[in-house]
Amino acid sequence: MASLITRLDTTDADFSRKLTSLLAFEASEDEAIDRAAAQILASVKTSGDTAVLEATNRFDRLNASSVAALELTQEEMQAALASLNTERRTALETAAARVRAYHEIQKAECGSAGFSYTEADGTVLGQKVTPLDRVGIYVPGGKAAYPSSVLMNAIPAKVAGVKEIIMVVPTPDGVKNPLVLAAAAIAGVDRVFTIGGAQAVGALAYGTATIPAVDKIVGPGNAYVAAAKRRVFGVVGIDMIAGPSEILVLCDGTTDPDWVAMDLFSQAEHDELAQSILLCPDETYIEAVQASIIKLLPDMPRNEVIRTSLANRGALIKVRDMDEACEIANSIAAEHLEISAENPQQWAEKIRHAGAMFLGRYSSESLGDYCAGPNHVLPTSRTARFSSPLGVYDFQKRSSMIFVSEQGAQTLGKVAAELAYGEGLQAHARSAEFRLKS
Ligand SMILES: NC(=O)c1ccc[n+]([C@@H]2O[C@H](COP(=O)([O-])OP(=O)(O)OC[C@H]3O[C@@H](n4cnc5c(N)ncnc54)[C@H](O)[C@@H]3O)[C@@H](O)[C@H]2O)c1
Ligand SMILES: N[C@H](CO)Cc1c[nH]c[nH+]1
Ligand SMILES: [Zn+2]
Repeated sequence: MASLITRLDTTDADFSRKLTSLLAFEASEDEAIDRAAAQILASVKTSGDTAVLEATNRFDRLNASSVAALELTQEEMQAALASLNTERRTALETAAARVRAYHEIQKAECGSAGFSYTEADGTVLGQKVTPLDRVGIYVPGGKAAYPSSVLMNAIPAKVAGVKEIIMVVPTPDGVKNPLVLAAAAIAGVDRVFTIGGAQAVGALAYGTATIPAVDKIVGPGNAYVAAAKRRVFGVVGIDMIAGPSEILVLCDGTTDPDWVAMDLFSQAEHDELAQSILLCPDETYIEAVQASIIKLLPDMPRNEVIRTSLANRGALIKVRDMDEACEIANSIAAEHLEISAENPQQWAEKIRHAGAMFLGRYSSESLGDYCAGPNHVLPTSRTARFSSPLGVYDFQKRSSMIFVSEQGAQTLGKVAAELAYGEGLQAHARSAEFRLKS
């Protein structure tokens, strides 16, 4: 069972090299996927609906006669909502309400109102915030269905004031998940197409006769989706390039080891490429977590996925102390960081890079995936060093506002003209000078 999960110690001479290789991806596979995504995008760009239909029938094993036949009606979504049992429906509505409440507060607190200020000569400067007109949300559906991702993508768009939300979700073998459809109804999605992969990203970016082009595409997906999003950036906006899920647990050895083992499983079960890592200063506790993994794994329905993920990309790492754990956590910059410790706040203060932090032993990452309120679409693959969770701000853009008074033009005109002559741009200079009073 020793090969179940890698064991590392920061005092090992080659620890840095081992950690780097654990965090790295298989680049050759990425290149093949990128080539396949590029070909699919090119065919969607030139052949529109025909290419989308062909790829969807091929990859999702469907027999649809047109792209129009792949659109769901509002009636279908309402019927799916009505078909849920009371417990499921209440859970979905509770999650939606909590996600909405969080993003409403985010909207109020994150500068959505814009700003302006007036200078002594009457010149007014500021910034106007405008919601995007039309966005596409990608909801993954290849290996599992994600109603929670419908809520996490659509609700902040709605809160931001986006006029039209187009959702795409693949339905392999034609199986439609009622909870996904119900979530779309609750979140107020305008149109849903049952397409996925690079062909869905291409359709949303370029538009087809049936699918309208959008201004921005958001949402996670597999490597084909990620490669396609990277390639259409510039034609449309994108939120981020999301990789496989990750969890990093930073534990002082005081949490029930079964809880920590299950938290590691919770992200490992998403994908064979998902990454689950524990950092802890207590060797005996690490042994206890390993024993819990061995005990709990056989009963997990997705134990093969978890086993592969833990064996290839997981690790239990012994650190010198919690300060060193924080340093390593900052270099890993994980999507999810659980600080499962007494007084978690003292360690959270030392963390600069993490998509989301879960503080204390009762804050399991799984609560954030569904219903705590903050968004579960988060930066992965160390991109938390420079990017943020999906939020209302992703569905807004900003315009600078400049009103120069007649008096202001006298001062600014001289400054601008001087600099324009310095740059050799005569028309710029004269344009400013025309407004000067003799
Ligand atoms: N970050 C998040 O918030 C979050 C949330 C949910 C899921 N996820 C992740 O999203 C991913 C979802 O992946 P998925 O595969 O289940 O669904 P997906 O919808 O991303 O991909 C399915 C599509 O991939 C395309 N595809 C599959 N094989 C192909 C091939 N050989 N060539 C070309 N296209 C092909 C098909 O068109 C198919 O419809 C997982 O990695 C999961 O962990 C992330
Ligand atoms: N953990 C995923 C993001 O990495 C989100 C999710 C959806 N459902 C369950 N989990
Ligand atoms: Zn999850």
